[in-house]
Amino acid sequence: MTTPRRLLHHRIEGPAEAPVVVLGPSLGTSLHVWDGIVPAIARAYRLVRFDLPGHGASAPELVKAGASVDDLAALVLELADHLGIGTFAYAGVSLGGAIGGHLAVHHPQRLSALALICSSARFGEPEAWQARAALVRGEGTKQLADSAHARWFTPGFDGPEAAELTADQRNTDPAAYAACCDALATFDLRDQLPRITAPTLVVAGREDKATPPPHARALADGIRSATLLELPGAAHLAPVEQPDAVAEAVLRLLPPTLSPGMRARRAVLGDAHVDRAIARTTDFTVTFQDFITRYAWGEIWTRQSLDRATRSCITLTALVAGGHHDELAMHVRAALRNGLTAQQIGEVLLQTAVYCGVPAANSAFAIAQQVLDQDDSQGVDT
Ligand SMILES: O=C(O)CCC(=O)CC(=O)O
Repeated sequence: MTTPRRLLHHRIEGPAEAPVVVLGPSLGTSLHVWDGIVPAIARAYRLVRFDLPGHGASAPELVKAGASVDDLAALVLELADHLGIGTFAYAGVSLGGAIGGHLAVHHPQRLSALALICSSARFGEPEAWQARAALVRGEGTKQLADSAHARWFTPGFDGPEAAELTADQRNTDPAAYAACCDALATFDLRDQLPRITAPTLVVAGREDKATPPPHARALADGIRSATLLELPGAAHLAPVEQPDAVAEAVLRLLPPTLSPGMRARRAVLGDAHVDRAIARTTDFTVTFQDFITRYAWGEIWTRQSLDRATRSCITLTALVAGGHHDELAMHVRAALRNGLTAQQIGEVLLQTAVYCGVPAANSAFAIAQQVLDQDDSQGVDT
């Protein structure tokens, strides 16, 4: 999928119905800064990771000289709005974290949780960022790329990730990189930290020279809802050097999710139906409810090789063949939710007349007609 130019370039991973976590990268890197922690988190959460303007594959024109963190946060909100995401958890490294802190202060209703990783409420004196912006505007990013390893990683760290991220720094658009330095120069969230109410995780790399641990302690001291994790064996890009520890801490922060089976069951049968089924559960039926959620929905309906509309065609046929009329009605509703039209459902039932017998199909048409009549008057979600 090509991202329209006005949006930040992004990548989406994880189950469609899962709660969303937006991941913001650091200055000079790309969305690959998250590669090490994505597999663990994308099992249960929908991840949206983006590139900063002029970094990775995001257009440099998205940011102008003199930009602020407010401008960058607006781009993130624009992306979330475009993707139809209302509330989301947010994790950011360094400048990516500054964007998260800004969102937590100014748009608290959008954030369910916040992870500030190797970040700060104020990234040192503005003059240093102004000087770096001037250097890059004049000479490009070569000098910064040459020193990137020493700024980002502990001396012994030599994985391929380090080379790839250093290449990201080299390929960053100089004007956009300098504009991001402008944003860091004016960023100061220190007085506003008490306004952050989202549950917050602050992570420090013990050997981080860019945002050393006292920056993380200041964040954790200023944010009432914060917990602090200081990681040995990590410098500025802790998610790259210590991906397991960072992933584990982020997972502890995130709101609990539904199991994959319950997510699929709710997506196909609808919340109202599943809520009713749960409310009717007794000590006698609880093991069966658990079994179908884990087995039918968690093991089969979640498989990727067939889409849900195709699975609905198969299920309808099987229910007609078995004469399971209550389940058939339920699965006609599910088929509509899975995107089959009334006409396509009619085609499936017509074919069952050949393979399951005309009387079975006759009953099925009557049952489906009742559901379609209700659906016309009540809508598919009722
Ligand atoms: O590349 C660096 O020197 C670190 C810059 C910084 O602290 C801001 C960031 O990484 O986003």
